[in-house]
Amino acid sequence: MSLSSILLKRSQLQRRIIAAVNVYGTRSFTTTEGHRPTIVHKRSLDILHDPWFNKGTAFSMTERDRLDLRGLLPPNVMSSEQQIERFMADLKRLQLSARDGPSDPNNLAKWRILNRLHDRNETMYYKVLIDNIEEYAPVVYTPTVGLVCQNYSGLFRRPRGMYFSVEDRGEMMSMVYNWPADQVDMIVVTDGSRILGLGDLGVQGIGIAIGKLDLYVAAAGINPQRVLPVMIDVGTNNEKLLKDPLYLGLQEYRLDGEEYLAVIDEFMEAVFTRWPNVIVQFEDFQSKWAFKLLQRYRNDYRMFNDDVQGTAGVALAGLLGAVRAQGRPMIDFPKMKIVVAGAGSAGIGVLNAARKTMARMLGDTEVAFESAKRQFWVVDANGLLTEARDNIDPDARPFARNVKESERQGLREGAKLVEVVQQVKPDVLLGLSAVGGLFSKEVLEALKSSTSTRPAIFPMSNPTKNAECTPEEAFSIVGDSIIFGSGSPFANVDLGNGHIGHCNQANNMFLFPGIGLGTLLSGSRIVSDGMLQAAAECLASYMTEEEVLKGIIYPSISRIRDITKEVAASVIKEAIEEDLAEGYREMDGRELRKLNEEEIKNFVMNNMWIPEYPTLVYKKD
Ligand SMILES: NC(=O)c1ccc[n+]([C@@H]2O[C@H](COP(=O)([O-])OP(=O)(O)OC[C@H]3O[C@@H](n4cnc5c(N)ncnc54)[C@H](O)[C@@H]3O)[C@@H](O)[C@H]2O)c1
Ligand SMILES: O=C(O)C[C@H](O)C(=O)O
Ligand SMILES: [Mg+2]
Repeated sequence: MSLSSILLKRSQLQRRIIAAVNVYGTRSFTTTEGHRPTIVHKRSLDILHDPWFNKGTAFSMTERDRLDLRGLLPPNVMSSEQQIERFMADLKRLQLSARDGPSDPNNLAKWRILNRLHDRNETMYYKVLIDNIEEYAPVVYTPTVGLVCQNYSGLFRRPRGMYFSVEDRGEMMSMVYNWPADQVDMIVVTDGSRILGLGDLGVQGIGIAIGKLDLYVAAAGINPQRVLPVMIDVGTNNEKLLKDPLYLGLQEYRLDGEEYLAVIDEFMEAVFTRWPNVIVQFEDFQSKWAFKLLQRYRNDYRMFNDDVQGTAGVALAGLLGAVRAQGRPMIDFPKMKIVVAGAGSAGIGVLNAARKTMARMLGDTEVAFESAKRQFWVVDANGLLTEARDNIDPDARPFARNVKESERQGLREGAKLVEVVQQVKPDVLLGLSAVGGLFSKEVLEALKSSTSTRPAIFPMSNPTKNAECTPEEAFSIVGDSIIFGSGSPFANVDLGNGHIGHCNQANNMFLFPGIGLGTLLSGSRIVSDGMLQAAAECLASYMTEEEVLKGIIYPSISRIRDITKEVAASVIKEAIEEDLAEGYREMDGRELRKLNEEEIKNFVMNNMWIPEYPTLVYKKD
């Protein structure tokens, strides 16, 4: 045996001794100073193929020896910064040849690159996402996620999340144990029936659940090992998918009625049996089921519907921001005239929340609640909604205008949006119709006669092509002083003379991560109306007076971790006040109640996962 091989053996032996010491946690000789090592039960390729533990070229030489990785990686050990630099260089190369703007077609190619990274190294994926959230949220989330869902059958490589289908009836309770994680904090579930404004995309809707959970990790710091995207495949009514030989889902029409409910019931029972503390976010269910499922489960399970409740809070914050931006006090909100285009799950959610808030400001009486509804004009696919409408959807009925009153205003049942805007001269025009370009030149021209000094325009539909108007159209037609907020991201508009037309992103991403995190950490068994209201109020008051007067009524996405922390803390505070807080892990309900506001925020921050590599040590099972 040569001297060098003896020395090598000795150094290996020393490394094993160090590793053994680390296993028992008595002393840490780690690359990441001061952190305890993580014990792993795999080695070699199993580690490289495990996105959770994989560090790729960043495995140190000692780790490579400990974990039998020597020879399986190129010899150069990279720092995590170098890795990211290399990855970014690749990504930027693509961007250089790309057109500007968030709805760039090359975004799909960027998504592919990011998705491959997600598959091979979760820590690095989330570091890239968090450090560049402004740039890549529009890729992993809205609007590109819409394109991803539309093309999911072609893009599918490695599975992510769980699929429950009609075929699994009776099996779900055992199936949930196929998921490897014993702890799941957040589930986002969809049945794919209304993905953004793109309609029924069937099983391909899993992409939206994955995108929402990416934001849960990036914004709320939910541990990525504890998130679960779920697709419930009850068929599809999309004729194209029903005929597509490459479609990955069930090729039969959607289940309906009691049979449909039985599938969702079974799913809920199964996931809450295995993970009693999980929070389930319902996403992109068609309106027909969104409200019914919410009513069915909200008093018994920790769940909420993002499109109904998250959107309502975000829109409400925007409406209050619009009042402030006019230099008026918040209390003027009940005087606002609001035209809403779209009366689906999102539109109705917004109307209900805004009406309740107005009523509360007016003294919270029955009379106040009744009179508040008169501030809203609802226009759906059939035009202005009045009491003369046949077969009014029960959820929209409270907002149907009185026929006589409408006539006095020069409006009739089914009046066109442009007529409504002309007659009402609203302070706010809000779109949740999924109809791109609905706020046409004529509609925007009509809004010029708004009685407001700063009319607010919210084309909230997604993705980009479904936005009711673009910021360029809004600023150029209605005027420089408008307030603008869209569901999908748009770039600010150059108004000339050094002035900027600010494009706010009015998207529920500013609330759902904080609602989920706040609920988790409070330990509340339900998501109460008060908790949702607290979240909305927190967002509404987040912007400074100076920002609001400039037309900046929502934070930039680069501040999403901070706003999420604030929202989560408000949700926890409200849960404590409502006596719903049972606590989280060692912070039980009693301890939680002792915390002051600052301590609650610290508690939230300390429970947010951050993407850092732990040092790994092998131990046999
Ligand atoms: N920005 C956000 O945070 C956010 C949140 C939720 C939903 N959304 C978007 O809102 C849109 C609607 O979602 P939903 O769940 O309410 O959908 P939905 O299908 O339930 O409702 C759509 C509504 O628009 C109405 N509509 C259709 N054509 C119209 C027209 N020409 N004029 C006026 N109204 C018309 C329909 O009658 C219906 O009431 C989607 O594009 C979705 O992406 C945005
Ligand atoms: O997904 C989004 O970007 C917002 C919202 O949930 C939607 O359905 O459009
Ligand atoms: Mg949605």
